[in-house]
Amino acid sequence: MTLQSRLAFIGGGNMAEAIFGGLLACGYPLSQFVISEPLQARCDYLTAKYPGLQVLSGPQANHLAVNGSPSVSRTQAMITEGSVQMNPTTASSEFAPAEVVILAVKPQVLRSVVLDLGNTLRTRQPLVISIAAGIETGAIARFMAEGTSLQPRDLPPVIRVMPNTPSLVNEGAAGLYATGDATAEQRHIAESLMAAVSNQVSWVERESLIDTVTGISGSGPAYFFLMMESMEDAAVALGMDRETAKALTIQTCLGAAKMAQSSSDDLKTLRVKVTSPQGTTDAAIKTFEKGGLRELVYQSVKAADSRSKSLAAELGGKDLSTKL
Ligand SMILES: O=C(O)[C@@H]1CCC=N1
Repeated sequence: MTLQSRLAFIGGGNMAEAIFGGLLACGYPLSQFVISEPLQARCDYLTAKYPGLQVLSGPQANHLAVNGSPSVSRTQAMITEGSVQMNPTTASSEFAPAEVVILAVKPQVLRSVVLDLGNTLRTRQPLVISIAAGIETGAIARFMAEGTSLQPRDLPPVIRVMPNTPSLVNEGAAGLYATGDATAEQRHIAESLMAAVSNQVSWVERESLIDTVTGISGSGPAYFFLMMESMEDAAVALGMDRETAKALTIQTCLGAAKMAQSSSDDLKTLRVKVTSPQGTTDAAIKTFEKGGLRELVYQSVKAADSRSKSLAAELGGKDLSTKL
């Protein structure tokens, strides 16, 4: 990614912080970011943690983040009128229009955010990257064009990405999908953003597979937390103290993941190698199999994948132009 690109984050929550935090750690300069965040407490947190970061709040903050700062006097006037609040440590600084806009908001508010920003995005034509679950690229384009007769080719390209929360510790796994009009440079920018906080970055060819990415790696950390909770509880029920049970469980999970990552064996072979015939692991695995663990996992991942699709339908986030 060129270090000249200016990035505007619409939404300054955990995922946004993971991404820009990762980019900062890679040497991307703080001055290249602007964050628009509606919650004052979150703005205060970001401002305190990243001195000098441009954090905007207020009704015009999203537009300002994309458009760049107007002249200082106009900015001051907007501040005085209460239409935008800027990070007081940088309130007088100038910042250029964004070349990349990262929509880092919940799917429930994505539509209203993009409808509001439509004219600004159409005028500025930044690369638009969405991290919202479910909402399809065609729907985001539709929101951008609402009220106009513009065609998709007149709109900025949209790239959908699905990061996951281990990005917060630079161990993310992310999936990406780009529409055909995205250039190689734009794909490279999106990939670099994800790679800054992810060890695994995978492009998918069909947009529906982003729902499957959501079902496996987007939601997946919670599946492993549930498994770890269950193992910890089981050991406690058998008489172990919780602290020891937790520590052994977490290290076992980490060790298994590292083995799986570094070994040339496939996952089944790794499992079989732990499992002595008629031994302790065999007893546990047979119990899992008897309980239908594989089918349960399949149904669970499928439920997340389906929920990603139904979320889009509920929130007006389906692409209506290309599908029956
Ligand atoms: O649960 C969710 O809806 C989001 C998407 C992936 C992870 N969290």
